[in-house]
Amino acid sequence: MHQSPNDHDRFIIDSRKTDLGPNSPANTSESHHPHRADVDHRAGEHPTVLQQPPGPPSAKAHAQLPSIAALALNGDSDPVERSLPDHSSPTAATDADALDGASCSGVEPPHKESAAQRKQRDAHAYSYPPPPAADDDAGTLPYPPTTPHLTRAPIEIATRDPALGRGVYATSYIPAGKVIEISPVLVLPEAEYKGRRPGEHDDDDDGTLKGVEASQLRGYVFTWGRDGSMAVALGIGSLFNHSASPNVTYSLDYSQYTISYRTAKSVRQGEELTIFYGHNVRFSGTDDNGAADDNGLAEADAIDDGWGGLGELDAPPPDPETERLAQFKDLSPEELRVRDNDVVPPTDPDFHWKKVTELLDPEDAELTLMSCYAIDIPARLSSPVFQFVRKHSSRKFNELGHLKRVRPLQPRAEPDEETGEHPHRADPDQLQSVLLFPVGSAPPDLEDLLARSPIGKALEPGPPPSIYTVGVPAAAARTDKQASEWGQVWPVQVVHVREGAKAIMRKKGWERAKLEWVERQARKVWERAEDAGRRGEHAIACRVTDSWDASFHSSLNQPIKLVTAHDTRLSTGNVLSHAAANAIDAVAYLDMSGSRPPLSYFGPEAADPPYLLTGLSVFLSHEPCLLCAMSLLHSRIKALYYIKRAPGAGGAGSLYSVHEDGGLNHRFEVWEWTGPSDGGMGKGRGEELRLDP
Ligand SMILES: C[S@@+](CC[C@H](N)C(=O)[O-])C[C@H]1O[C@@H](n2cnc3c(N)ncnc32)[C@H](O)[C@@H]1O
Repeated sequence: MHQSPNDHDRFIIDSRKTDLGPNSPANTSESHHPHRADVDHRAGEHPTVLQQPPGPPSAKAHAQLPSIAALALNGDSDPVERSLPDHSSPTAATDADALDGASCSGVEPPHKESAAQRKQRDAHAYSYPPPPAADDDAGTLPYPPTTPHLTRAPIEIATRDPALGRGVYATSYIPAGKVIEISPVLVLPEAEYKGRRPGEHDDDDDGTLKGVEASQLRGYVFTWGRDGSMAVALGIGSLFNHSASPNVTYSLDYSQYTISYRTAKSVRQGEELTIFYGHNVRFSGTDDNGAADDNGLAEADAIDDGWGGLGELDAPPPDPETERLAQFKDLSPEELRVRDNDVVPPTDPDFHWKKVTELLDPEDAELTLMSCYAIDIPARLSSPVFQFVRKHSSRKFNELGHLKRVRPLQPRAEPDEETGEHPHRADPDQLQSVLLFPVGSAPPDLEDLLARSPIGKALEPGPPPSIYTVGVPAAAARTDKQASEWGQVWPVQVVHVREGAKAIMRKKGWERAKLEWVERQARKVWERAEDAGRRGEHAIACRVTDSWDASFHSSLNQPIKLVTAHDTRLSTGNVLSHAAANAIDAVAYLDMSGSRPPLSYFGPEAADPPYLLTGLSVFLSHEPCLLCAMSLLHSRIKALYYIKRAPGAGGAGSLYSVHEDGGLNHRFEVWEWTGPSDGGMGKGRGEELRLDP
C-alpha cells in the first residue's frame, strides 16, 4: 500500500501478479517506484505520473504545523474537501479553519523537477536522518524526545472483505472531526528502503526490487519528505484501506514524526474507516478492462481530468468567501472605506441585533433618592461643619461626592438695584442646609458628637442644630437638563457622558462592514449547529473569533476565526460537553500546542497568547446556560452574539445576566439575533434545544 501524504503523489499498487493476498510482498506492482519523481515507464498500464513527492516543510511551515492534540478538538469539517489536501485554497488557513489550514501549510505544492534540479536538491535539501557524526553512537535515532500518540477511538481491526485484507472499522458512531489515531512513524532513508549498497546511486537501479522495497512493507509505506525517504505508520495507521471517497483524513507532522488521522465525516457503527492513498492507485480486484471494483478506483482512472477522475467527484463548491470579496473588487480603497464605515443604526431594517442588557442608559435614568442627615446652620459655620464631616466619616471615599454639600435656605441676596452687581459676600448669618452623612454610614452617636463639636460650641448658649433626614439624588446628573430638574431636590453635579460610552449606551449602531461580518459569523455557527443536529448531536454550536476593531478591520481584512465546536453531550456521554465548553477547550489546546493564529487584536508580534479568550468574540447558536455564560466570563471574552434565547435556562439574559453582574470581575456585551428565522437562522433543528443535562 501507499499512503500518500498528498494526492499528487501517485502510484500503482497492483497485485495481479500474485495470488498470495493483498498484503503479500508480491502483491504490489514490480515496476512501481513510489518515490521516483519522474517515472512513467509501464506500457499498457494506467498512467503513472509519479509526481514529485511533497517537500519537507520549511522552518516556517514547521512552526505552523498544528499540534496533533489541537486537531482533536477542532471540529470544523467539510467532509471530502478536507480528506484531500487542498493546495488550491489560499483561504484555507484563515477563515475556513485555522487548524486545518495550518495542517496543509506544511506541504508544498507539487512541481515537475528536472534531473539537474533533483541533483541540486539532493545536495542541499532536507535529509532524514541527518548523517551521523563520526563518533555517533550507532543506533541512536534522532526522533524527538517525546512523541504524541493517541488511540482512543471506538475502532476495531477486522477482515470483512477478503479482497481488502484487514481494515479499520467503527465499533460505534464516531462524529466528524475526531482524531482517531496518532501514529508515530518509522522513517526509512531512501538507500535503506531501496536496499542500495554504499556508493550505489539510483542510476544504478536495474529495476529489481531490493531492500525494504522488496518486502511486504512496500504495501505500507508512504513518502516522507522530499529526499526519497519512506515512512511506515507504527500503529493503526498502517491498517486503513483506501477509498476514493474516504471518511478519514490524515496529516503528517514532520517535526513530531507522527501521522494523525481524523474523521472527515461522521461514521456509523460497523462502517469501515478509509483514507485516500492518492489518485490513480489500483489494487488487485480491478479486471483487465479496468472495470470498476467497489472502491471506485477504476472509475476514477477512466476519467482523465488530471485528478484521476476525483476532481469531478470532489469539485469544491463555489467558495463563498471568493464570491463575497468579488463584490468589492470595483471599489477604490476610499470608496470601500466610506462604505465599510457607514454606521448602520439599530433602527435600520438591516440591523438584526438587540443588545441584551438590563442596564439603563443613564441618559434615560429617572431620579432616584438616597437618605442623608442634614442640619441648617448659619453660613459662617460651613467650614467647621466640613471639618466635622471629614473627621467622622467612616468611608474612605466620599459617598456624597456627586452632590453639592450646601443648599441655601433663603434665596440669595438680589443684585444691587443701582449697580446691578451681586453682593460679593454672602450674609454670614444667612441660614443654609448642609449635608452630613448618608443615613447608612453616619456615626451612631451623631447628635452627641455634634453637640460637643466646635459647631455646637459656637452656637452656645443656644441649642445645637437639630439633625433631620433629607432625600437627595443618588447619582450624578448626566445632562444639564437632569441637573436642573434634580437640583430642585438638592443641588447635584453633572458628569457628562463620554462620547464613546454614549455610542454604546445609545446603541448607535455598527459600521456596515462589522454588521455584515457579525451576521456572517452567526450564519456559520448556525449552519454548524444544524450539521451537529444531523449527526445526532444536540444542534448547538459555538464559534470563537477575533473581535472587530473598526480601526483595523474592513470588508477585506476580517477578524480571524480560531475555532468552531459543537455540543457533544450525546456522543461523549459527558453532560458538560456543551458547545461553549468545547470551544474554550479547543482554544486552550491551540495555546498548549502553540497553534493559535496571530491575532490582529493583539498584534502578530505579541509574544504569548493572551489568557484563554481574552478580548475575543463568541458566536453561539443558543444563549449559553448559566455554566457556559460563567465560563465565557471567566475566559474574559469581549462580546457574545447568540441567535436563539434559552428561556428558563440561559445565563445571558433569560434566567440571569452573568455578563453584567456587578459582583463579578469582568463584563462583556451580549447581542441577540432579532432577524427573520424563516428558512434561516433560528429555524430547524436548533429549535429542539435541550440545555439541561
Ligand atoms: C496499508 S495496507 C492496509 C491494510 C491491509 N488491508 C492489511 O490487511 O494489512 C494496504 C494494502 O491493503 C490493500 N488495500 C487497501 N485498500 C484497498 C482497496 N481499496 N482495494 C483493494 N485492496 C486494498 C492492498 O493490498 C494494499 O497494499
